[in-house]
Amino acid sequence: MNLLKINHLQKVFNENQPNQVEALKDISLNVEKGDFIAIMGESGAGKSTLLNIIATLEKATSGQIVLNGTDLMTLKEKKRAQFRREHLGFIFQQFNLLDTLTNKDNIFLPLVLSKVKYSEMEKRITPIAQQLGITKLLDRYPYEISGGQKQRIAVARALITNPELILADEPTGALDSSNSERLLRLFQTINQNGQTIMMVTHSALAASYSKKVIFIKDGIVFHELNHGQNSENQFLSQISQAALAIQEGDYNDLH
Ligand SMILES: Nc1ncnc2c1ncn2[C@@H]1O[C@H](COP(=O)(O)OP(=O)(O)OP(=O)(O)O)[C@@H](O)[C@H]1O
Repeated sequence: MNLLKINHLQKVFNENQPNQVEALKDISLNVEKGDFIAIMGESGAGKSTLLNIIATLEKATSGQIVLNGTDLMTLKEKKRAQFRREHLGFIFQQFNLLDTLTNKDNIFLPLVLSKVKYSEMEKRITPIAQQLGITKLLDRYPYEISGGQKQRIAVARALITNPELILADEPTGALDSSNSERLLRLFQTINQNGQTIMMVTHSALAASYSKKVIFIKDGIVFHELNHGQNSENQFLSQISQAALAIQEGDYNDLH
């Protein structure tokens, strides 16, 4: 089932000014429910711009973007925050937890903003905390736990609203290799349970945990790789080779 449809998306910053930048030229993309997509590309390729448009934090200049029937191009300013809270989950490189709230209250925050009853919040958090191994951390504060633990709290905060789509921007960027692996395995489990995930990453290793890798270059979808029947090692080697070929402008091996 199609979840997100992007057609000929273009984003121009500072239009008609001397410092005009065409961050996205022409992006078309279909995301199916249950996908786990990694978005790769060199610095400045347009990855964050694409993620921010899907997140309704930026508006595209032209094109079409529809998430589960909602046309994001016509979504009114006032409705955007609510839409974001109810339909999307976010995971960031720097966790973005509030140190003044306990971990549990950080996780509850999107539900508090949506005025969900406390009893419902408690009901929802129990299985999520168990799955993520954070039950014992809930009454502590973010400054009292490690980076890997903070990111699992952030995953719980993203999951608690049952979002249609999770958007993760460099989620392993601040983690060491063992915490990165643990997080990416969690992403796989969550994805196997039906959660759709889009993840921007610079890391070929992180991308190899996904089902599909999309390479963005110069504002277009330049190349795609599917995990398919490949082992994780085979997929990792394909991703690394493609990333290198794109970086070096050597496209003969790509198609
Ligand atoms: N608010 C903005 N105003 C003007 N130009 C911008 C703005 N945001 C991004 N850009 C430009 O758009 C292009 C794409 O940027 P974007 O941040 O999407 O790239 P990226 O692929 O996420 O890069 P990185 O991997 O370094 O985060 C770049 O040339 C960037 O300088």
